[in-house]
Amino acid sequence: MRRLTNLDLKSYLFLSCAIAILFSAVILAPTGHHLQFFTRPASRAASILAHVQKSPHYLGAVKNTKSVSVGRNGVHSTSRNADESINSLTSKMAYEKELKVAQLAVARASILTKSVFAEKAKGTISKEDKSPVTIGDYGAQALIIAAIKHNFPSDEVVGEEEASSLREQKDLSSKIWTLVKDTKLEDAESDKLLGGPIESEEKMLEAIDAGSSAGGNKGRIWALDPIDGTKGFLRGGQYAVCLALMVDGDVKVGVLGCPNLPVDDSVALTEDIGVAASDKEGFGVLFSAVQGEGARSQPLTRGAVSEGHAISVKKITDVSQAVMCESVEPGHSSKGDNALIAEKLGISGKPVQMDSQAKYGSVARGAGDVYLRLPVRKDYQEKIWDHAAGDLIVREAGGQVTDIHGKRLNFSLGRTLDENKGVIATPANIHPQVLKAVGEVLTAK
Ligand SMILES: Nc1ncnc2c1ncn2[C@@H]1O[C@H](COP(=O)(O)O)[C@@H](OP(=O)(O)O)[C@H]1O
Ligand SMILES: [Mg+2]
Repeated sequence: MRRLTNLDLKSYLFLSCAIAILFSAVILAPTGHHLQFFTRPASRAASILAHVQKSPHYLGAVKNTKSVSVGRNGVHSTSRNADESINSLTSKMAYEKELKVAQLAVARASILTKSVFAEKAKGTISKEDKSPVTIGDYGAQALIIAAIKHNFPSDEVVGEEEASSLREQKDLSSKIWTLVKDTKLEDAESDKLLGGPIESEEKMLEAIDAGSSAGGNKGRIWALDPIDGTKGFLRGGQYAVCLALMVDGDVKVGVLGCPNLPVDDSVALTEDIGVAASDKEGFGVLFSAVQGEGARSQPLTRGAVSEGHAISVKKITDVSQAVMCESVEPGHSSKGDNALIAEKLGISGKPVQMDSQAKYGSVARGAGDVYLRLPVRKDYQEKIWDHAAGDLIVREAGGQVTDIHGKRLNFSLGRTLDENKGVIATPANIHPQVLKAVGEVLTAK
């Protein structure tokens, strides 16, 4: 009787396996997924599975995706090979919600900053008045942190601003509150995903103060710069709303809202970059990237976000043709060194000056090519929120980003990039050449 049961069990197992194989061959054949899985080296498949299962958002199933990808090497592909496909699927699955929340939160905050920017442009707020930055910064930080905390309550945030001084300036606080409570996405579903409006002025102050994480190499931490390029914002130029998610110190998701850049990725950078006018498509551009997924762009709008489209750095065969970009502020990056480096590389075109991480976005979409940030002050430590999103977006678009010594930016050390000096962001293939020129110029000093 006992032997008979074991036999039955074996037959049952054999039959189940046969049905599973048959199912895989017949049902999955058209998608090609089973082939990808079986042809993949076992170790790679195991590491992918481990990666997925480690994710706190592991759902236990793989979804299909139809995006066009740009791999780390900058190669475009409309039909991905097996490795790209599985990488893409696992990352997308792991950070799909984080990406959506980040994109929508940045878009909502961009609406707020753009309205302050427009008031300033109309002359309602004077040029000398520093308050537009303050209002925009605090308001954008409150909206973004509230959205993060609504969706991921135990995540930490490293935000540039804190509300202590605001609590003493009641007038300013209530001005910001007026703006914050009236800013929402026009797509009700999207606004609801962000948790809807903040309940009260006090909750707004609490949200701002929730950006006080010390950063580090453990857990899920968001790096937020609500208005990067403060000076650009004030002078009516470029600025960016920047948000990145780090997991154990590694940047996984990066989003940049650039409300004053042209929507069209193919518009080349020129010296008088100016401010792109809003049109029916949108009011600027929203860049985003997920590690291993490539980088994408789409118009910044007041509604829902879309999948956007893949972007990539420009293919440069002759470095002398590269377009350089640098900070407007002379104190942020050494223009003299940049000029010497350009000369060494044979670049005769003038560098395009623009504020904020809009420079990273421009390199990522091939509008600019070489972003140099050579330190002016030896003691200055770059802040993680000034680089985390841009670094990922450029690398995912086929670029390389290092400091002036060729080291990758290390976001795991706290609120600042303690181990790095300066930044070099370029298409990956010309990075060694640019790094060499930087080294020669700096050692000759
Ligand atoms: N001496 C310095 N060297 C490099 N960066 C500096 C700096 N002083 C300030 N910054 C940073 O430069 C950022 C702007 O970068 P850019 O020059 O590319 O526009 C500022 O961000 P905020 O504008 O958010 O304060 C600020 O954090
Ligand atoms: Mg900044």
